[in-house]
Amino acid sequence: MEAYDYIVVGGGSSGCVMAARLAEDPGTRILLIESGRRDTNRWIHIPATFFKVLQAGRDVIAYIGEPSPDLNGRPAIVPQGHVIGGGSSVNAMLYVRGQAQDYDGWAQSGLRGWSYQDVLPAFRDLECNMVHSDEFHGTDGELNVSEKRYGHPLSWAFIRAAQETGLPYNPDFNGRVQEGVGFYQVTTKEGRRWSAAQAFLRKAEKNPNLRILTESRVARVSFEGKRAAGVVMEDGTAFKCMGEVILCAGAIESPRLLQLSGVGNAAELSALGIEVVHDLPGVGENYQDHLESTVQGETIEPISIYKQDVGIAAVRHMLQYMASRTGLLTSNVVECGGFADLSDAGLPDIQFHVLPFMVPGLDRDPIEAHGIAIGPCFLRPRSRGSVKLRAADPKEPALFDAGALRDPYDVDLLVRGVRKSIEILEAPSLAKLIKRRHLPEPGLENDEDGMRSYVRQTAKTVFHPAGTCAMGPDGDRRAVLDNELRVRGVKGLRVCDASAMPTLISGNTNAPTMMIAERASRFVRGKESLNG
Ligand SMILES: Cc1cc2nc3c(=O)[nH]c(=O)nc-3n(C[C@H](O)[C@H](O)[C@H](O)COP(=O)(O)OP(=O)(O)OC[C@H]3O[C@@H](n4cnc5c(N)ncnc54)[C@H](O)[C@@H]3O)c2cc1C
Repeated sequence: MEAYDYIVVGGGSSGCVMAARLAEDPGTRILLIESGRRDTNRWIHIPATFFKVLQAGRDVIAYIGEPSPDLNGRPAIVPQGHVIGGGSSVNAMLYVRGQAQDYDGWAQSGLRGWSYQDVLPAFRDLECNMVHSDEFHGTDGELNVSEKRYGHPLSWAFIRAAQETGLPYNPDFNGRVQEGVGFYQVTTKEGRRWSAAQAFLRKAEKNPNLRILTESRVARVSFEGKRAAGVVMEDGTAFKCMGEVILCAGAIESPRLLQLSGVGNAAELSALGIEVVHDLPGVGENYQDHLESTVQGETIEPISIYKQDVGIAAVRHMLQYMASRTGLLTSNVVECGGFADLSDAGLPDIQFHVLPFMVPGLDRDPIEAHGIAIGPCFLRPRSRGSVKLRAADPKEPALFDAGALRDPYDVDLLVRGVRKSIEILEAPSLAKLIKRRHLPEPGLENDEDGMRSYVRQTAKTVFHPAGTCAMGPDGDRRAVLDNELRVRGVKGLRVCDASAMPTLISGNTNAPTMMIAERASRFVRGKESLNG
């Protein structure tokens, strides 16, 4: 049986950072296992074409829940990256860290070493910001963070219109203040996507001590007593691990793997015939995600990006891109947005993602007209879901309950977000471009129950599942991981991806997940310790 010092399961945002850092130590042998394929699909690397990657579906997996009354009978659909680079190869490239108070909240709940002051150095070390250089931003890291190369006229109009409703302009959502509207900074470099694979793996894979397996799916972690001893693949192949197995399979797959390996709620595992290695009831609980509703307006003129990906227009954009790495194809499409405090919480509680076209939902038909979509999304959901097993067979999909909109607080907050988005659509800078409001139906804002129903009918993920293997202090029954991301109750096993977040951060999750992996790599390598 092949043996390695470290086995990293999942080559996504966190797995690429982890594997690359471990490979910096020449004496160690590392195996990185990714179930998706290599990132050879060229549409991955051109920023604006990530929609094609999502539509084609080969490099993503969609997790589908049961039809839920909280979504007016619809199932939650949550696509995730399934390719080297994971989410960072298919995402919208927004570089957002959340609020300092998110991390301070983790520390205040007893999670020592995770306040904003504690995590800021890792964010800075990873970052190579092309514009900002100050106490919040780094300029020497591998992760390129750029300003937009292209700004769509509808994005500019949104930014002006939002200011007309009283929201301030903010040139840096990751600086001292998050509130306000503007263009997002993006993880791109010279007009190309700068995924975790590009930023970290390309260089690391030249090291002979790192082996990368793709299109290979781990079925479970193997144990010798309570120590992780390796992994077993779905085809039965086994790899031995002398040091640590590190799960970076994402917030849906990491808790599934733990349970398949006998770590989870003992009663539930026994009922499925799985031998229990350690009773850890929090595994797969605490699922959280950001959801958005939508406000869409049809434009008077044909100015949106509708149909720009077909025919002569598509050829023109591709030629410009190939010749000069400029133009529409360098756009991350979700170019602008911002953060607003809509319930006088003292901090933003709603984020806007704005697209210069009318977006169909994941479960709706395309809209055949030009327009703009404003997506308000809540930042700190109160609803919780879970990821459990249907069966002991690793080929069976997880029993996935997104818990979406289960807590009415989340619905009411989204209603506020929709109202604010309507106000922005009707502010002068946008109003003069809009022929009619497409969604929600004009007049619905006068019907509070109608608005709640609209939110339940349209809410969709913004692809940020987290929390299912949460870090937490000693004595916290739901804590799966300690503050150095070790799985409680066993040895030689960590989870270092988005599932480790105790609560979702108030923003997009790619950079925070990479920060978690960066810190975890330091704990694994003995370069930093939080526990004396
Ligand atoms: C469509 C989309 C748009 C998004 N937009 C943004 C954005 O603009 N900005 C932002 O900050 N965040 C965004 N996100 C979220 C962000 O990308 C994720 O939070 C982040 O990538 C999560 O990283 P991770 O390492 O936890 O998991 P992933 O990056 O999902 O990595 C997990 C990897 O593990 C692999 N894997 C799973 N199970 C197994 C197994 N059994 N064996 C082997 N390999 C396995 C998967 O194939 C995957 O590659 C978006 C996500 C998506 C999907």
